[in-house]
Amino acid sequence: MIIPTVPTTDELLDKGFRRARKAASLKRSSKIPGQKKAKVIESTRVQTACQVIRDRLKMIIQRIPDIESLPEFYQDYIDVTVGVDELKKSLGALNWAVGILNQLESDYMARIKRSKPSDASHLRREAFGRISSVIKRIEGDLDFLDFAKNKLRNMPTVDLDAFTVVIAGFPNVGKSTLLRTLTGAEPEVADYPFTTKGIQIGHLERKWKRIQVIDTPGLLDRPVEDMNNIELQAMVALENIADVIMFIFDASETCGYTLESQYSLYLGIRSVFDIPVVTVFNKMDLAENVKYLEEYINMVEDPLKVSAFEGRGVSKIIKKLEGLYEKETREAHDNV
Ligand SMILES: Nc1nc2c(ncn2[C@@H]2O[C@H](COP(=O)(O)OP(=O)(O)OP(=O)(O)O)[C@@H](O)[C@H]2O)c(=O)[nH]1
Repeated sequence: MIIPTVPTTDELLDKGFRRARKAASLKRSSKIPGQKKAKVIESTRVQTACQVIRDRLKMIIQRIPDIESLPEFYQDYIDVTVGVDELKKSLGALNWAVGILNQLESDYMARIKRSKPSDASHLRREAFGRISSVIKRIEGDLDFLDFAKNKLRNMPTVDLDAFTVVIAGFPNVGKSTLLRTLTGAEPEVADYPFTTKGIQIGHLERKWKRIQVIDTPGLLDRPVEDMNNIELQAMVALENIADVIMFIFDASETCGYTLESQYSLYLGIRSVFDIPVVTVFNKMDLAENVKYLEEYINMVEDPLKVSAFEGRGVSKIIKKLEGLYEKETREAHDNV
């Protein structure tokens, strides 16, 4: 999501007051009779300052999309990353300021019009003081929107209609190697909450089929019971877009995790996600002498043995994913 540049309160006031002074100096050189001139100059300054500041705030409000109309994945993403309620509250505060600036403008324009010419400049100063205090009241909200802008700048562009595979497994089991081998290209990297390296997105194109593969280093790579609520929420956002989970075991245990702990993570992931799980035993090229490997392989449904490194067994994964894609497409058509 693109949030436009958010000015600080000082920048906003500076811009408004400076433009107001320029607009007024045009009036100064005009042929308005002397007595009236002071009033015209001061009311122009009030009007221009209010308009410039208000327009800037309105532009920010209008450019931020209506959060409720965004797909669920993005709503969840925004909620986990910056907080939907906080975002709405800040936008509400900007709206409030726009309303007050409207009132101040008409109020002070009317007062200057009725005033003696010698009082006009005093009234204008009073108006500027009130404009400043309104803007200072929304300082925290402008700061928050600036923070949100930076946080949401590299929001992942996920294809919400594509058949989507989300990869899970402990660190170093070969998830990103497999993603690259499957999709044959460098994945796109985007920010994602709780992932220091961001998520990686690749696409597998096969005739009419477009399969999106997402790796989430740092999220689906540790026991679910260790996650706090907000991390679970980040995971749920992924579940919204996932059609299949691909769980990767490191058969060689060279990742530093035993098969026993990998199996327990596998069970945890299975219990959280209510979608098909494709189970892959990777690094088979290094796994000749690993104890109990066959036992673990036999404990999962339809295990696929591969070596992402050598590209061995990868075609079996593609076939399996295509099969699930076709099944899902058939079921979707049956439901029409
Ligand atoms: N021998 C062998 N090495 C592999 C295989 N797959 C991955 N590796 C190596 O294992 C190491 C970890 O691989 P990655 O693909 O970075 O693992 P990852 O699961 O994405 O790791 P994180 O990004 O930390 O979650 C790298 O040095 C890879 O070259 C394989 O099938 N065989």
